[in-house]
Amino acid sequence: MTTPQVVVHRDKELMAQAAAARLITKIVDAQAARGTASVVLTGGRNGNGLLAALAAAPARDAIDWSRLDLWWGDERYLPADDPERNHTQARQALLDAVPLDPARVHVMPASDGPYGPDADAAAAAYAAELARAATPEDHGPVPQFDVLMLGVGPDTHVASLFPEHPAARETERTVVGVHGAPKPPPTRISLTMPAIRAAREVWLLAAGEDKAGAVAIALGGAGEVQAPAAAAYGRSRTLWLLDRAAAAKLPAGMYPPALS
Ligand SMILES: O=C(O)[C@H](O)[C@@H](O)[C@H](O)[C@H](O)COP(=O)(O)O
Repeated sequence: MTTPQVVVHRDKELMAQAAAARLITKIVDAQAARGTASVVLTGGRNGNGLLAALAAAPARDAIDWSRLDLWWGDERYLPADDPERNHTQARQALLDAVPLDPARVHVMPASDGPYGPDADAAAAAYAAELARAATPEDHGPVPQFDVLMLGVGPDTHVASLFPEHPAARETERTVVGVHGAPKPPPTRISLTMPAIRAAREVWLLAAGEDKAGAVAIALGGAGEVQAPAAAAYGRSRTLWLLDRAAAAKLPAGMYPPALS
């Protein structure tokens, strides 16, 4: 388990821009070292805000987009072209603007795809795709992602792992179907904590005063099932990227003065 590192930025726009710059550097370094990089995207306002900031970043094309594997931490189980799909929103924010290798963009199945309404079968198929991508050096059933990003819900959920929900308790499978999610839509697909914790680095994104309570709970020692964000950590780094509003309820001295 890696001790969470907290970085606080002035506001959500600057947090998104700084996180995007951080991601560019991380991807470029991975590609320089290993010839490839893998990143897990998250849905939601903060996740898509980061992608939009990355699309606008001057150094954006320092990334070799053809050698980048993109995965999703979760997906709303809707038809493929539904505007509420995390994939649809990521395409609009960034993906359609950069020359990715389509074979390396690993989209989670849609409800109008081969598995129809069976989100559990769709989840199993994505787990199999992850397993095929894992190498012996990964030492597990999913690749050791360079960066896995997670938005944080006001109830401390990450991906589609909600407090006290069965999916938040999963310890064996790497991807599960989620039913009855409190955040619409109710049916989703999500990586589980074992898959999340395979990542080299886990970055949690939270901006806005509506996240201040969740941030304080998750960083204040809450239980892993009661506050899934508290359970999300990377093998070598766990980084919380906040704005001042989301950090407002953290104990004084828990992080350096907010970066301007
Ligand atoms: O499918 C989803 O809804 C997201 O993956 C979800 O985990 C999101 O990241 C959080 O709910 C935070 O969302 P906001 O950044 O919009 O608050």
